[in-house]
Amino acid sequence: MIHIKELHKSFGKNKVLSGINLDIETNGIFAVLGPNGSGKTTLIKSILGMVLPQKGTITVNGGPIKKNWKYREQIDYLPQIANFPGNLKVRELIRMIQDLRRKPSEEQRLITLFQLEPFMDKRLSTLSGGTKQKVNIVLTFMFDCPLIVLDEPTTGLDPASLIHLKGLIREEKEKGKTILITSHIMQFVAEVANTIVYILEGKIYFKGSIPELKEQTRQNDLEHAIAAIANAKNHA
Ligand SMILES: Nc1ncnc2c1ncn2[C@@H]1O[C@H](COP(=O)(O)OP(=O)(O)OP(=O)(O)O)[C@@H](O)[C@H]1O
Repeated sequence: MIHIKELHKSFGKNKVLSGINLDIETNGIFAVLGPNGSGKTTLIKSILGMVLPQKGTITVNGGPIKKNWKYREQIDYLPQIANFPGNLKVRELIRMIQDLRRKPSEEQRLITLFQLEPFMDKRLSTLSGGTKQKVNIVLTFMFDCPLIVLDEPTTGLDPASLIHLKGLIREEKEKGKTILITSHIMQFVAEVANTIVYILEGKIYFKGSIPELKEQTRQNDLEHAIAAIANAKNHA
């Protein structure tokens, strides 16, 4: 589904991605992990065409993404920070995104699932962080795209909403979709991800299953496996 070859991205003198090679196969839940500032969001935004790399190629569904915006219609994206105008009401925002994307959408089930009815006529600026995140999750999952990209989807969610989010992610995977997730919450990653992609020093340091990562690092759980990589690098 996604093929990335020799991707390089710097911001001024800051080399963030320095030769990323990565294949994301169709149907699976891929967790993109790495230390703070390692380039996870930069990689995701490169796939979405929101960051322009200096070198390298990205193909999505067989076609190069350069100068081709059409592929983005096939992607549902939850950004790490969504900045919508604060004076918009939740109902207005949902309608605005529907108008922009001009695709069939199934928002009512999600509004009910996340108990957002009481907030539909509230302005975004008056909502709590967690409620805003639930609205963003509705905006992401209300369409039916084959590729879903979630940047830190658990931010601010209470336990009940987190359970609903995990259920949604698994449902979408069952439909044969490809889901790319970044998260620092290892328990969440361990519960949902099939494949771990770990970025370190601008390159893909590891790609494989959680059992493979645990075996490679000789650790019993994902959190310690990830910490072991960081420690090994710090002492190298
Ligand atoms: N638009 C930009 N202009 C300049 N520097 C940027 C820009 N976007 C990202 N960076 C820098 O690129 C590096 C990687 O940032 P990125 O947000 O991709 O990391 P991340 O792995 O997603 O981090 P985190 O885990 O903290 O969310 C950081 O040093 C960041 O400061």
